Amino acid sequence: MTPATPPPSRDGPKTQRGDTVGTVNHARRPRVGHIAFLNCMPIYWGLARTGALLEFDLRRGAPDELSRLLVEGGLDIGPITLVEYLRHRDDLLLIPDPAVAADGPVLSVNLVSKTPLADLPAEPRVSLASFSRTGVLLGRMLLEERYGRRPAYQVTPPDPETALAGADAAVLIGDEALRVHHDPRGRHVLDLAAAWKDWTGLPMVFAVWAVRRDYAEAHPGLVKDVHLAFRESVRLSREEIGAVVASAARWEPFAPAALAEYFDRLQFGLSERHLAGLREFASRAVRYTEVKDLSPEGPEFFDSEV
Ligand SMILES: C=C(O[C@@H]1C=C(C(=O)O)C=C[C@H]1O)C(=O)O
Repeated sequence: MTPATPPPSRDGPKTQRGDTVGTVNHARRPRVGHIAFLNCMPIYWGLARTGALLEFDLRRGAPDELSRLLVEGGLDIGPITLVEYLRHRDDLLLIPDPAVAADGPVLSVNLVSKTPLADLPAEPRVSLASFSRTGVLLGRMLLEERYGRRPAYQVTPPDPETALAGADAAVLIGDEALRVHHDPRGRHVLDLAAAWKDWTGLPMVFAVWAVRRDYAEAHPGLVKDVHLAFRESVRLSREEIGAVVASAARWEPFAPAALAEYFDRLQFGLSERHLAGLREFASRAVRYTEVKDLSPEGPEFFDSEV
């Protein structure tokens, strides 16, 4: 007599020893970008502190690469340089925070030149750091509209030596630009966020966090969790800024006081004034590149209240 097949278990298949294997969990972590620049350290530091980091599939990269991945669907949520957000906003929703912004000097988005700005020729050769989309467009606006130059541009690797080798000036961003700010070696440094503030009276927003619309529709709860985890992370980093500075100073070529000043200059949220700066930038950017102007009510946000 053959033994009767046991009825299927409600808890999933049994092994020969009789223990439950369980149902396979097909959920996948949200794929979240992380700009590999010092300016993002306070945004991500608290995620490690609270453990939220383990809930994300985190991808580190340069800002141009992460922006491209988010637009193409290789990431679900993450930082995107403002210009690329403006180009692709039909496919994206803005997360209210974090952001990378400054109301005045930012220290790390600079026009670096061999002569003082006033001595730049009428048609200077200007290098644009390959990583950057927003800083380099800001540099172009200022050079052309505020300082009356007609530059010839070339895109170059983002380090100052290469960028300045065959050029009168270069727009640099991130850690390389911060390094030049602290150690100019005879070069002249114009802080482009400070120049934007002098020009428009407004803060400058360099990067925003956005979620793909299709992902937000399918997983609103996860997006809310990610948003709130970032918010808590920035709050913790501000509260424990001494520890953030100490941990950055272990590995980075900057003194603790320089790091503290940098993290203090950087702003990680979008107030009404930041949104006014963002709209102002968008309305000027249409003259240079394929972006859509924002309506007075724009940008369109992901709603974390639901
Ligand atoms: C303030 C900065 O903002 C960055 C500037 C970017 C750009 O120019 O495209 C992109 C991401 C931001 O993190 C910086 O890198 O120094």
